[in-house]
Amino acid sequence: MVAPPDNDVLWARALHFQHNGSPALGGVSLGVREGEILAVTGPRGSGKTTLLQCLAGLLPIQQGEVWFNSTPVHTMGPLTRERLRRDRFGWIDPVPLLVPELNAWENAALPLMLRGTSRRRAKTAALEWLERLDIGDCARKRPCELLQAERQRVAIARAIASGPTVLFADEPTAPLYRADRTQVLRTLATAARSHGITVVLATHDPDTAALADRTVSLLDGRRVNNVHLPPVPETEGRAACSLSV
Ligand SMILES: Nc1ncnc2c1ncn2[C@@H]1O[C@H](COP(=O)(O)OP(=O)(O)OP(=O)(O)O)[C@@H](O)[C@H]1O
Repeated sequence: MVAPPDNDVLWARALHFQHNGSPALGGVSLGVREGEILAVTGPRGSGKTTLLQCLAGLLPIQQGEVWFNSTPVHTMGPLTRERLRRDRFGWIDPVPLLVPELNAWENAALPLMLRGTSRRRAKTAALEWLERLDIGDCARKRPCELLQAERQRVAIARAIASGPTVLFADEPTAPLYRADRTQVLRTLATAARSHGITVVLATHDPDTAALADRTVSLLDGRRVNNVHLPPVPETEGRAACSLSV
């Protein structure tokens, strides 16, 4: 087993994955550097979600290797992977999955409280992030009282309030109105950069990918070369790059 480079917070080698016999990843290798925002792009069904789920320890590794900070994830059992996800990773789904019985701030504070943070400190962090995402006035509302776009902002606040080492975001702005997407993504990117959070972002939207430092593109479960994204101002991230397979 070859250990990953020191400056990669996540590193995957020759990942293969099949869902009930149907192939989703066909030998993907990549490194994610500490603090970078990496976009994983590709058309529908190209394997983006499966790749993020393998990197985040949500799916067991069938073939290949995943390393987090020089620790092998591919040899971990389910409980160790669960602890890793709880303590070090954040996850944003394309559709907000909130606990219906809890209000917005309680939902956003949940991962911190699961880690043992006091209710008071967790509430302060949750409220701060709800404010930053412009839904501070929804803090006491239950999910059923919120619009889908507001629920997604709560889910984003929940993922980031716990200060994860790596934030996985699978089409995080899918339920948002187009006009809101840029603002929410900028908040997410600014927060990640100011807090040194590494972000792995799956998207098929070039505008979303343009906020990333680097892009990896998938097609039929494999990496492909030469992704060209539209130019954006330097302050918003670096837009285009060539890739090696
Ligand atoms: N639970 C599952 N059972 C069977 N096949 C699956 C399952 N999840 C994904 N697949 C298949 O694996 C392949 C990769 O899917 P995946 O969701 O990872 O791609 P994606 O790029 O994220 O697509 P999308 O943009 O539509 O979410 C597809 O062919 C998909 O149909």
